[in-house]
Amino acid sequence: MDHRFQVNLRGVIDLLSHHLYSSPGVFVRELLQNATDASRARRNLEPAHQGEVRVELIEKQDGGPPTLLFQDDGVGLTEEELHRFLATIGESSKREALEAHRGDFIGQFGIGLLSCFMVCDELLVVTRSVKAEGRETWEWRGRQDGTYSVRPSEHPLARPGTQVFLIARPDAAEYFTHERVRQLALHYGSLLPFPLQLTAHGRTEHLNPTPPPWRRAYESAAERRQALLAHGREVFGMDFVDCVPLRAEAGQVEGVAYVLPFSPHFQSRQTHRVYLKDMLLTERAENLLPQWAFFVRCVVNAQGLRPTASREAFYEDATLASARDALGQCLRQYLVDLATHEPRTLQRLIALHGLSVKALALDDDDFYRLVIHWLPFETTLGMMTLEHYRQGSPTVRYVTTLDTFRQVSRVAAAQGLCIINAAYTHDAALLEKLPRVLPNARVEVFSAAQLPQGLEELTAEEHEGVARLRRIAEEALESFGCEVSLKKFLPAEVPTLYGDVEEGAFQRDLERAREESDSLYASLLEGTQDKAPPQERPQLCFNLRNPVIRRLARVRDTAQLRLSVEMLYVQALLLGHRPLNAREMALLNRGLLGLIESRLGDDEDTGSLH
Ligand SMILES: Nc1ncnc2c1ncn2[C@@H]1O[C@H](COP(=O)(O)OP(=O)(O)OP(=O)(O)O)[C@@H](O)[C@H]1O
Repeated sequence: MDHRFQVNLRGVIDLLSHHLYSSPGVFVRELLQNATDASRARRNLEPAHQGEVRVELIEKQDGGPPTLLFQDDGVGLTEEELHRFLATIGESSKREALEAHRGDFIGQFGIGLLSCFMVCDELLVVTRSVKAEGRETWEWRGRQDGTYSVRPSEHPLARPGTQVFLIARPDAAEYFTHERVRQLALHYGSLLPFPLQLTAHGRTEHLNPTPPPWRRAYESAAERRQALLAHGREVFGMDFVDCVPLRAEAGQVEGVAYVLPFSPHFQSRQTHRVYLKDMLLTERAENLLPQWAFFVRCVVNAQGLRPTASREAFYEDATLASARDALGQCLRQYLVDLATHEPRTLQRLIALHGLSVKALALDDDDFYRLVIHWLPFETTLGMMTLEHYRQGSPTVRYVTTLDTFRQVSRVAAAQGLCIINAAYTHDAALLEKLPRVLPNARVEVFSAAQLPQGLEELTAEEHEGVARLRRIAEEALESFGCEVSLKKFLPAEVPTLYGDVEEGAFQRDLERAREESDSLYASLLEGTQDKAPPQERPQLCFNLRNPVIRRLARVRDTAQLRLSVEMLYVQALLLGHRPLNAREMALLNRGLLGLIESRLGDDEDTGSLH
């Protein structure tokens, strides 16, 4: 024999309140939404129907708990519908209407009404259907324990519509004050297309007298911009740099994007205030814009996107994906218009939001062509735009790691050589793309090994003077696989320059890993090493303009000279942020101890340690 599942209503309410809804205050959203859905349903039957929603706070004189009344003049419910839709969890009249008018309604899951039980133990619904004959009015009383009753009302309603009464539960009294109800009703319902009235303490207030700011008419573009920016300040509590109108056919989205006045972290995702069919869905929507567009926050209303059951995000589907693309296009067009008509404003925007602009340029060739010249890069000669760079040097040279940049920057700068530090997010990929988009452009990855070639050669006489230094340095560094050269370069304070191609750095890492690993792993690394032999050997270039190097060339003591060379080698590695292998560490230790020893000399106390 088959049995039916029993549903424990308390358990379901607990589930909703703790896991689906962000706060008990969402009952206001659910009731406003039901009221507007009912008005929309009536308008489908009677196109001239205006519709209105009234909320009233009824405070008892005898000190009893306050009551909230939500009242609409929508389609109402028949007795049969009360049993079917109000008393069956998961049943929704709006799902049936899916085919014809699905798009008109916000609700669809048939659970919204349950949210009321977060703030009251009993719900009273008094309703008269447009389909009812005469003034037939029904009362439905639903309780948190899962029981309900239906009976004809002794106070028939004068016109079709629905009244929902909630009597405050003591622990939820905070939701039954004038201030709180007003704040929640404004929060969720200020854009509703039906008049929303709030009555409390004998006074009635119209909460939504004006349409959303992007739908209002303005005298001029400047006035419109001011009004939109003022709205952004009100919603997000900050002064934005600019505002961009948004519109997408897919999902029927419209609204405004606000340009942030600060640079957000490039991985941050901005949260947006999102309305669905004019009702606030969430203030924390994340999935509305393409990833690169993290320089704006938006306020939008969507008529045709699907909410999730919590109604606090959009359901990820093809319509949302198309809407996201279209909104991305609006922002792109904004940047293109700035590039064409207001380049200075674009430059200011790039200074603030360069990362967003760079990310878009990477994805979009036309946009790339338009903005690449204005994008700023760090170079050995300071920050400059690519246009500025290319005026000075037709070939764009860049390094891809910060270590290489540190290694070459002082020497290259002293020689007037401009090299871009493309270690930052997107920079290397953007430069790599340059010749593909602008066929006459030349780009080149610069390696530190190239630097000594551009340095000044020694005279024949100088060559002779440094022959001994060269020989001893070659002997000392041979076993480290490092070549030696002697040149003259600026700045004179830099004694040496360590240069290796990128594979050289890789090779060094391999060697170090091999030393530190067990034999099995070492044989694997051996294989890797065979496959990637270095193109060029690293090189230590001594600077003969440096006073210490000049003195070194005159040192007679071979051991002292060798120790100095070894120390300069280790120093160059450390400055280039190259990890030292075990032998190099030993060199460093030996050198340091030797140095301490030589400085101590004979100046020793012959006391207690002997
Ligand atoms: N004010 C109202 N006027 C007319 N019918 C109503 C009203 N409030 C609720 N109903 C009926 O009760 C049903 C259940 O409402 P409920 O809020 O639980 O779910 P829903 O709005 O259908 O979907 P969702 O869970 O997505 O909100 C509705 O589908 C509708 O038929």
